[in-house]
Amino acid sequence: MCKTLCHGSRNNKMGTFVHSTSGAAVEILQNCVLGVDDQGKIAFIENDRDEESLSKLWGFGASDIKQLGQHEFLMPGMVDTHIHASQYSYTGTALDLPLLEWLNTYTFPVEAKYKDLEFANNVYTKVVRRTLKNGTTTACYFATIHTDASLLLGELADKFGQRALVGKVCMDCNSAVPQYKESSSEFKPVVTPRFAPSCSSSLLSELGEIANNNKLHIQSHISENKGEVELVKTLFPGCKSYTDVYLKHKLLTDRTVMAHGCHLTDEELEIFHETGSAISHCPNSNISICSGMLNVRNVLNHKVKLGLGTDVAAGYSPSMLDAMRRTLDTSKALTIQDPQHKTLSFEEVFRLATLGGSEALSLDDQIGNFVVGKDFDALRVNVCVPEGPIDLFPGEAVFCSMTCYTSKII
Ligand SMILES: O=c1[nH]c(=O)c2nc[nH]c2[nH]1
Ligand SMILES: [Zn+2]
Repeated sequence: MCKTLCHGSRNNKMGTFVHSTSGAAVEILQNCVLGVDDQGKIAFIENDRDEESLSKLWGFGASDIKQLGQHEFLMPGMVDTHIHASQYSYTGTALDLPLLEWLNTYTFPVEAKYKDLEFANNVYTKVVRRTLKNGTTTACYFATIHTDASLLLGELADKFGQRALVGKVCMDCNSAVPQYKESSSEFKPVVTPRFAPSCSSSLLSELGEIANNNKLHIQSHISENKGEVELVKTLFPGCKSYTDVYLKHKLLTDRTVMAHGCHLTDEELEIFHETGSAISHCPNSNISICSGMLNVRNVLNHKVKLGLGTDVAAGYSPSMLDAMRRTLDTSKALTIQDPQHKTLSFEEVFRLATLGGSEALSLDDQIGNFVVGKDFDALRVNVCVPEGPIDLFPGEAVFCSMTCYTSKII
């Protein structure tokens, strides 16, 4: 029954799997053997059993076995819960304006180019390949308002082997680049309202209806910067808060992921908890365009689901490892401001990049950690490659620190 088997080198018998569980931010399984069935699902994880009895029990032969090297381990693929594939072409540039000006000046003119499928094909191919190279096996993408190009992004992710949620952006208000918007008769039922300021109330209602009738995922932005929060107050005067805008339009469900949330109040976080909606924390973007600093500890204390996002291109890196590092930096900056703040640990951040992301996208029944029945979705990490980015020292335990081994993925 088993097609593949991963475990340690035959000599030292050390197969190591690093993952998170509901009880442990990081669990390190050593001397383990993991079997994968013909459907690509994890069939078993066994500890310290001899190869012969396992092969009899599970029906695999010697040629089915993949040996991990002495300095290798497996970890779950990382989940990018928020990335704009369409903005990849200008990553690392144009970070000198705050959100609303940034959108009008840089973002909308570039996104308008995706009516050209050749342009779309070039950028989308690159972003899928680059994120995969960085260890993102699951990505929740924003595309643009163009249906053909959005479908193409889905096809490319499939072709290169990345699990992708692709949202065709919906927006019917745009005074800055008037040709880059749609009228409500044109759009298809893909539930990605860009954010409240670029959607009319009737568009939001229609999208809420579509999402609920078809049990679809929903993604958008919320409370990223203070100017945006003020703008939403003036645009939706009948709503108590930014969160209330989405709640009133039935866009907060247990399949919703909202990016940023830097300026959400405790009251709003309670609504997130009650509705089962998730937040995508995008720390690189939040600092790059000076939006704010999300207090992840407070979000977790409210028992709100949370994953990490690169938010390319307001975030200048497509790497989830970068998102993990920036998450720690922001948490430490909050501790500098308030010594009572409980800084996130690197183990907690590892969890957010893997299992947390899968929960935020409601995919935790399929991915996020090594559990029998889930998809085998893993990164094979070698901490000792020739000319690699770090140095090992004699006698050093390979798994001495998470910061050490995650830095090998780049
Ligand atoms: O970081 C962001 N990037 C975007 O493209 C966007 N659109 C609305 N709000 C946004 N925030
Ligand atoms: Zn975004």
